[in-house]
Amino acid sequence: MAAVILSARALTRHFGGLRAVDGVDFDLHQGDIHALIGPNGAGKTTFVGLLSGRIPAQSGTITLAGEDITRLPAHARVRKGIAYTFQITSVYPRLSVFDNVALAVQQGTDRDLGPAVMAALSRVNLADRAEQTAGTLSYGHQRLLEMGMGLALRPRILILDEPTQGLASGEIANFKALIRSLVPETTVLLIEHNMDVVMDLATRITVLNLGQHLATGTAAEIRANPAVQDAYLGGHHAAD
Ligand SMILES: Nc1ncnc2c1ncn2[C@@H]1O[C@H](COP(=O)(O)OP(=O)(O)OP(=O)(O)O)[C@@H](O)[C@H]1O
Repeated sequence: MAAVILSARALTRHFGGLRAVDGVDFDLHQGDIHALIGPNGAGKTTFVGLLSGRIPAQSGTITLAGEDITRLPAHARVRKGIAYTFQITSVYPRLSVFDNVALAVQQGTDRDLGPAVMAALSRVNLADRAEQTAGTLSYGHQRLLEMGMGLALRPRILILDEPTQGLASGEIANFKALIRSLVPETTVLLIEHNMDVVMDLATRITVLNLGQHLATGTAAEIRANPAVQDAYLGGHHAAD
C-alpha cells in the first residue's frame, strides 16, 4: 500500500451542539483517488474544510507527510501542496480565464506565471479560451476552470467538493479522464454524490455519517458493508 500523505486523528469540529465532524480518523494514501461520501449533512464539506485549513479544528490532529499542520492557516497549507478547489463562486466572472488562473497561482508562489497558467489550462482543455471572459464560459467550463485554478498550484493533494455537480454526462466522462491523468503524481480527495462516478473512479472510499467515520475501503468493500447500506447506499439518500 502506498505511503500515507495526509492523515487526521480524532479530528473534531462542532457547531454549537451539532457534531459536524466528531473524532474522525482518516488516511489519504499517495496516488489514490479517494472519494468521501455520506448522506447530506454527514460532515463532508466541514471535514475537507478542516483538512484545507478553511475551518479551524477544535481538537484532533492533521499531519501532512508526517508534519503536524493542524494549526497552519489555509494559505500556508496551499504552499505546502494542499489545493482545495473552491466552489464555483471562486471564479471571477469579469476576468479572463487566464487571469483567474494567474490569481490562483499568485496565492501559492511567485514564479513566472505565464507557462504555469497555460500548462494548467491545457490540462483542463481550456487553453484556447485563455482570453475569454470567465463569466461567459458554460457552467461545465467554469467547473473545469476551478480545477485549473487548483492544478496551477501543482499540488501534491487536490481536494474537490462535488466537482461533477451540474455537469452533463459527456462532461463527466471528460472529468473522469482528467482525474485519472492526475494520479499518481497528484493525490485526489473528492466529495462526490454521483455513485456511478464514485464506484468507477475511486481507488478508495470513506463514508461519513453524522460527523463520524463509518467505513473506508475499496468500491467492492463499501458496497458490501452492511452499515454503509443502512446509513446511505440502500437508504433514502441513495439518489442524492
Ligand atoms: N458554519 C456552520 N455553522 C453551523 N452549522 C454548520 C456550519 N457548517 C456546517 N454546519 C452543519 O454541520 C453539518 C455538516 O455539514 P456539512 O456541510 O459538512 O455536511 P456535508 O456532508 O458536506 O453535506 P452535503 O452533502 O449536504 O453538502 C450540517 O448539519 C450543517 O448544517
